[in-house]
Amino acid sequence: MSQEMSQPIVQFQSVDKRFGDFEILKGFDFNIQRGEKVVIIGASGSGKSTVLRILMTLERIQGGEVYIDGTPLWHEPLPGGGSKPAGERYLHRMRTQVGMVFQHFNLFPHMTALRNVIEAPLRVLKLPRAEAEARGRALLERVGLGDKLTAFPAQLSGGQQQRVAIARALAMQPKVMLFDEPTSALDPEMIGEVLGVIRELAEESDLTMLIATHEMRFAREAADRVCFFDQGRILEDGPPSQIFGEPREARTREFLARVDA
Ligand SMILES: Nc1ncnc2c1ncn2[C@@H]1O[C@H](COP(=O)(O)OP(=O)(O)OP(=O)(O)O)[C@@H](O)[C@H]1O
Repeated sequence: MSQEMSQPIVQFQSVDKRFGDFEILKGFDFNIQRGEKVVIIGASGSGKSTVLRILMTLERIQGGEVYIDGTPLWHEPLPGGGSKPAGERYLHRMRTQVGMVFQHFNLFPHMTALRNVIEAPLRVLKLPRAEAEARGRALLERVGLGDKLTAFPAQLSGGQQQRVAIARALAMQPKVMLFDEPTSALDPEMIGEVLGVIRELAEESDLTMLIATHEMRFAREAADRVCFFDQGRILEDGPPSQIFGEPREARTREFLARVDA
């Protein structure tokens, strides 16, 4: 394997993250390989969202560095060598390489489904309109919404809105897709359709995906690797068959028993 191929697409290197006096991440290391589908599980407050939010540049870090495809996120390289703390424009550029699907879909209410999906490709990537529309149509079809191109968010169910949000994130052709509890704001009957779309993406695409969820069955079925978070650390990390079938750590076993997995 060449050097480039073996370089992780996402790399947390000795990251420290504090909220005031509370240090949730301390010397945190975490690598994701290109194309890997990683699901993170763990109790509420264990740091799952924090890790995703750092990658999305919604949270700053106090120490260490995060690399996306080998490029530092928080230290902006200077042309003559060296680096400075990342500025807003640099962060914006880095952010466009990361797709994020949140718990709440946050679609633009005054835009149709198609317009929601193509807005960023038009404005940020400056794609020609015809190309952006073709991409948007194809993606909405892919998430099962080919017949809802002109619907407004208020005319769509929560599950449909979340599927538009997935298409919207994919439209930027990100290097990594992040999902932060993508079904926890949905009514129970809509969870399956959204998890189904994400599982299909995991099975059929070479996208790199990082998904925080409380849906253990989904984790079993969709993940290449499951990471159990405990108090800001990855306590245990392995294929779903190992984490669910033969968890090594007592705290993993307790967590899985508690969530009935
Ligand atoms: N803005 C903030 N200010 C202070 N503390 C915070 C902030 N954001 C997160 N925390 C704390 O950091 C810890 C990790 O939170 P995080 O949201 O990453 O957990 P989580 O594993 O995603 O939980 P959940 O499953 O409930 O989303 C928690 O103790 C939380 O209270």
